[in-house]
Amino acid sequence: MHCVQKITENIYWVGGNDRRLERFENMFPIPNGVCYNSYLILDDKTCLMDTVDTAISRLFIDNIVHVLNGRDLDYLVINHMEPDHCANIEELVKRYPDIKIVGNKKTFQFIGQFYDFDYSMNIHEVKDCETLCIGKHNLKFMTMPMIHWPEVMFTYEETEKILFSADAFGAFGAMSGNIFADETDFEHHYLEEARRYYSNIVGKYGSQVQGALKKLSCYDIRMICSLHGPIWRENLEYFIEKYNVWSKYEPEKNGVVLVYASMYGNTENIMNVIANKLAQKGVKDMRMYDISKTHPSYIVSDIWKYSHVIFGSVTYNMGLYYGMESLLNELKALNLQNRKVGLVGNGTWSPQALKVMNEIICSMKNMEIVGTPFEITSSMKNNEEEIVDKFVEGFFINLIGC
Ligand SMILES: Cc1cc2nc3c(=O)[nH]c(=O)nc-3n(C[C@H](O)[C@H](O)[C@H](O)COP(=O)(O)O)c2cc1C
Repeated sequence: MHCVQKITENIYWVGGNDRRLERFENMFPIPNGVCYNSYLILDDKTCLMDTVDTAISRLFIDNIVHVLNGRDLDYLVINHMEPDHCANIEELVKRYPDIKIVGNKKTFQFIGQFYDFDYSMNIHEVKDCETLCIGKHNLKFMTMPMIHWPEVMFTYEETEKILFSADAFGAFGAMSGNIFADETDFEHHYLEEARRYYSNIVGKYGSQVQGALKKLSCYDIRMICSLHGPIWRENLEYFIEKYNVWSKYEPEKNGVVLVYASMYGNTENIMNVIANKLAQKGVKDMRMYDISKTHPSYIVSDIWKYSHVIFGSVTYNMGLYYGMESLLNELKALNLQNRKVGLVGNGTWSPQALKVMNEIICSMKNMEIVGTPFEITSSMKNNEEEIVDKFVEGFFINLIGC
C-alpha cells in the first residue's frame, strides 16, 4: 500500500525507508537504516524530484500512482545520478512515455553509462540557473559539481522557497513516520549519523560545499528537502551552520578522540593510561576506539567533531598496522585539516609506527603534532611513567589553550 506524506499543499514526500540494508554503498554500517527521499509536485504539470533505490521500488511506484491519481507524470528532475536515487528511471519512462527527464549534460551522460534503454525522446537538458515553470511552481536548477558527484544539481522552487538539495544536508537513519527534523529529537537521533554521513561521504569536498553555501546565501530558503534524512522546515540555520563548520574542517568541540591499533594489549594499555591521566586533569567526554573493533566511519565522524586526537599503533612488517594505516590514509583522502594530534608508537625489534604515522599526519593540511610523541618497545614499564606524563602534560596544555 502507498505510504506518502504531504509536505506542503501540493507537494508530497513519496520516498521510503530501508532498515534491512547492512551497509550503505556496501561500506558504511547503517544500524538505524536509511531513507530514500523523493518528492512529487502537483501543479499544471506534475514533477517528480529524483527517484529511489531498487530496495523500495515497488512502494515508490505505488506512492506515485496514488498521488498522481490518474494524472500523467510530466517531468522527472534528476538532481543526482547515483543509483540509490535512480533505480526507477526506466520504469517511469515505460509508464509515462511522454515524461521529460530534466538534467544537465553530465546527468544524461551518466544515465547512458548506467542504463541501457532509449530515453532519447525524453531529454530536457538544462544549464546552470535555468528555470522551468510548471504552473504556480517555478524550478530553478543550480549545478553543484562534486557535492558529491560531478553531475549534482540543487533545485530551488521559487514560489514555496524549497531547496531540493540532492545528497547535501542528508543523514543516515530511516525515518519513523516523522519526516520533518522538527518532529524528531534530531540532536539525539540523527545528528551523529548526519555527521558520519557528511564526513565520510561528502567530507572530501569541503571547498565545493563552502561554494554552495555561498551561492545559497542569496536565496530565501524556507525548506530543505534532501535525498536522505529528515526534511528541514524550522531552524534551518542550525543545520546549515553545521555544514558550514564541517566543510571548513573546523572542530565542533574541544575534546579528545583516542584511537589505537594493538595486538597483545600493550599499546591499548598506554592509551588507557593516557586517557586516565587526562581524565584526572579534568578532561571530559573523551572517546576511545580500537581500530580493529569499530568501523572506521564512526572514528572518522568523531575526529571530524573533536579538536584533538591521539593515535597509538604497533609496528607491523616494518610499517603500520593495516587498520591504522588505512584510517590515516582515509582521513588524508577526506582532506581532514586543523586538528591537534598526539602520537604513540610501539614495536619490538625495529619500531616504525611513530615514524610512519608522523609522516602521514605531517603530509596533511594544518595538522599540528602536540605533546611529545613517544615510542614503546613492546610494553611500557612502571619506571617509564615519566615519558607518558611528559606527553600528557604537553597535550593537556595545548588542549586547554584551545
Ligand atoms: C606480523 C607481525 C609483524 C610485526 N612487525 C614488526 C616490525 O616490523 N617491527 C617491530 O618492531 N615489531 C613488529 N611486530 C611486533 C609488534 O609491533 C609488537 O610486538 C608490539 O610491540 C606489541 O604491541 P601490542 O601489545 O600493543 O600488540 C610485529 C608483530 C607481528 C605480529
